[in-house]
Amino acid sequence: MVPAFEQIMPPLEGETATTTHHSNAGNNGGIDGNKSRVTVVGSGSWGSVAAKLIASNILNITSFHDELKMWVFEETLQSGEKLTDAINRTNENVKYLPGIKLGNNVVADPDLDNAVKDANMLVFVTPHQFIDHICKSLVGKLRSDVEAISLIKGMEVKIEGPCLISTFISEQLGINCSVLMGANLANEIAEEKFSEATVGYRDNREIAEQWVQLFSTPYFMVTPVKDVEGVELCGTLKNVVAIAAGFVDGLAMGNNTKAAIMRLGLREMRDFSKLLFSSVEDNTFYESCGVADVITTCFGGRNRKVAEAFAKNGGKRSFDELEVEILQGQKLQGVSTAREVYEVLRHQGWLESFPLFATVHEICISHLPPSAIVNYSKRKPILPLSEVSAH
Ligand SMILES: NC(=O)C1=CN([C@@H]2O[C@H](COP(=O)(O)OP(=O)(O)OC[C@H]3O[C@@H](n4cnc5c(N)ncnc54)[C@H](O)[C@@H]3O)[C@@H](O)[C@H]2O)C=CC1
Ligand SMILES: O=C(CO)COP(=O)(O)O
Repeated sequence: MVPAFEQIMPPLEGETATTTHHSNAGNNGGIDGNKSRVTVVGSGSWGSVAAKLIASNILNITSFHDELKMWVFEETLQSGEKLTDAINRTNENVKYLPGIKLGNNVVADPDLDNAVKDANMLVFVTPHQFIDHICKSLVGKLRSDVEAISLIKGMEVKIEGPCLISTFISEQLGINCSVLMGANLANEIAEEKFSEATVGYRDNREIAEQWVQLFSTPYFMVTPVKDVEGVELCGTLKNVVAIAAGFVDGLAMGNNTKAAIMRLGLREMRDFSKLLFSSVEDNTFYESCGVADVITTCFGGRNRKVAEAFAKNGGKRSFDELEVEILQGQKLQGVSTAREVYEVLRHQGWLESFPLFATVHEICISHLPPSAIVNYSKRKPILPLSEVSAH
């Protein structure tokens, strides 16, 4: 096992966060044939911030082309203008991240094939429910030397069992895929408030360091960790814990209860991850992707906010309805992840060992009232991991 201090690489010097934007994007295509090109697939709030971070860095890395392409799921704004046109005209994502300049070297493109065709560094950052369709339409369209990273928090459940989004991308497209997860509320990083993140990688440290270099700024400190499954499962599962925290807030149960729910949730995150992948490291849960993301999402995230409204309404208004009303086009991941986790638990016979995860799903589908979030008397207490057998 690699000791924690050896896994941590300090933020790289010289990669400055900049709000000074060059205007030469795309002008040097002829002499830049061998330069790396980055495309961000997705343009929600986090996708737009990811584009801003990378766009500021590639201007200062000579091996990268200045231009960053960002694929936009096209929509027409209330004004009648296309979102892509509005982004390219104002240099802001006026719908998902208004008021934040992305960098003049960011070019929004609604044509997925065109956006990815020259890229050798691909950043996937869409809500997880759309990745299946996106991957299918990208088959055979990518360069042969593409490296990918997924910022997507969620999972796919296939007949064969659970599938991490990075694995799904790798399998569908035949490419290597790292992950970046962390305590990363997009709106705070957009305002350049200091945050940390974790890059999870499988074998190739050099690639991990390249991703660290592309994302790191003085206000965004990125640490590589050789535990891709652990890092990704942290980012995925904490959204279920955030739903639970939202129920607690909606019922005004107080801070001690919320702390208890967060602790139970973190423990179930660890036990579930280690049952699925024995390689998952305990230390990963102490990185930004683990405990820090649980904390920030349980206090400031969208999953918490919508779950709070659900509980306040006594479960009488559906999550779908509240999502549309509260998030205005942004997407929740926790409710569908709770369902996906539940399917795995039921299939594996692990339901009794994960009372928090199971209860969250049963509340979301109105089998239980929100107050059940603290009522585990009908379930067995959590078994120590050693007593839960992998099937
Ligand atoms: N927003 C945040 O603070 C953070 C989000 N994430 C993760 O990043 C991922 C992306 O989320 P956000 O950028 O927040 O998105 P968002 O929730 O802000 O926006 C929704 C996005 O989905 C797109 N969309 C809608 N219908 C679509 C379709 N049929 N096909 C493809 N795209 C469609 C919209 O155009 C928009 O870009 C999620 O997995 C989320 O968990 C991770 C860290 C922080
Ligand atoms: O993942 C996030 C912060 O790290 C964002 O969480 P929400 O989707 O709940 O806002």
